[in-house]
Amino acid sequence: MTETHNIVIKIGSTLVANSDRLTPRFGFMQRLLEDIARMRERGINVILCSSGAVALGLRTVGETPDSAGVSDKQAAAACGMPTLLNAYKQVGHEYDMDIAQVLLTLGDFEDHRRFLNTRNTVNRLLEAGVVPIVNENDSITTEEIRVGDNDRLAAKVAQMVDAKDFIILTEVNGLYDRHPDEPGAELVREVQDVAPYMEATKGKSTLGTGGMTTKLMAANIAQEAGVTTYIAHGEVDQPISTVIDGKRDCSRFPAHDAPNTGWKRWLANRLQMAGSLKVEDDVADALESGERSIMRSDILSIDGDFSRGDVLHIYDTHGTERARGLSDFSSEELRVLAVNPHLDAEQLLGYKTKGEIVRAKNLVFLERRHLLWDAPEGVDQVA
Ligand SMILES: Nc1ncnc2c1ncn2[C@@H]1O[C@H](COP(=O)(O)OP(=O)(O)O)[C@@H](O)[C@H]1O
Ligand SMILES: N[C@@H](CCC(=O)OP(=O)(O)O)C(=O)O
Repeated sequence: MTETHNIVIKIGSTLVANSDRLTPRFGFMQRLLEDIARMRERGINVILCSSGAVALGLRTVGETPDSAGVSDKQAAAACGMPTLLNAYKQVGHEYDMDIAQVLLTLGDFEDHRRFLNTRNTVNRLLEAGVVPIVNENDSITTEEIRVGDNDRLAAKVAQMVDAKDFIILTEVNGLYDRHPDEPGAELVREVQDVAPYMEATKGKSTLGTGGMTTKLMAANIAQEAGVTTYIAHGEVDQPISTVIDGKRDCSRFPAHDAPNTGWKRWLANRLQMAGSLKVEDDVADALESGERSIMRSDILSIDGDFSRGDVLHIYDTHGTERARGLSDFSSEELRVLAVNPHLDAEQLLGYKTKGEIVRAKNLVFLERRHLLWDAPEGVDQVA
């Protein structure tokens, strides 16, 4: 048996839901859970992130993938979620596997306290030998507070549990250099940098959300968190072990060097940012030491409405993002400090403060540009 580690598997809607009848695909689930059982025997913990709730609930609310609007899909998710989990539960019994449902949304990743709390829950489930099945809580999330697609959601889960590998199972063999239906399209087997491929990722399946675009965003999020990512076809025997053991064609996105603490990885890797600060170039350069805080006098401008504890972009005077950091002040307080540069901070704010706006321990210097993978246009809605 090898050393225990975590892997996160993301399952697309088309794999778990029959696209004509919108019913569970038990055959696929059987092959999947059988392989998960095999992984567990090898000492590997598996966290599943499964789509399919909307697709499996559409018929109940009298809709189809083409006719359904946002509120129909939210209602469909509420109907389809028990169907999805019940299907996994039934199949899980065959392999002596307990499953559990974890429903998340954007704030569970972007708020550090909730991030840690969710991680504790997932770790406790793994400790109990249970397979967590994660999905977004689609029925209750509004546009501003949802991740919007399970590709990026699963990537954040991979970051959360310090996964070694993250596998996105879908209905194509991986990333192609152009749409797979175009003549001459070729599979890209190794991808260090997703950016040059973003243009070649238009279109998705009938049941899917985000298509290859959000899969590449997800791959990048996971890479930046130090997790190796694979995109592979799900419709094969042993869909996971054949990827892990390098036994079939797929796209691999090797892990990048990531900050060495969970806290710094959390600061660096984000789906949403609350605002930004611009500082002098020499201040930005000095942040690399890891010992320099951003003081009140360093700030050239403030952008956005944010609260104490929100994470901000730190730009230099050329508009290059140089760091990310957690603000000890709200934007309102910072603006009060900025317009009264000669007045004492304590006097202005009415409480005792050293005037450190972003403390060194709450700053992460960006070695290279970290992309902000907010939902692309048209994806920021449920399913
Ligand atoms: N360059 C590309 N390489 C591979 N697939 C692509 C590409 N561009 C678009 N796609 C489409 O992405 C789809 C997979 O995404 P999606 O439908 O969201 O699946 P899932 O439901 O598994 O998340 C495929 O149907 C494929 O046609
Ligand atoms: N949360 C939604 C799925 C959203 C989603 O990303 O779908 P997919 O592109 O099929 O993985 C559901 O359970 O139906």
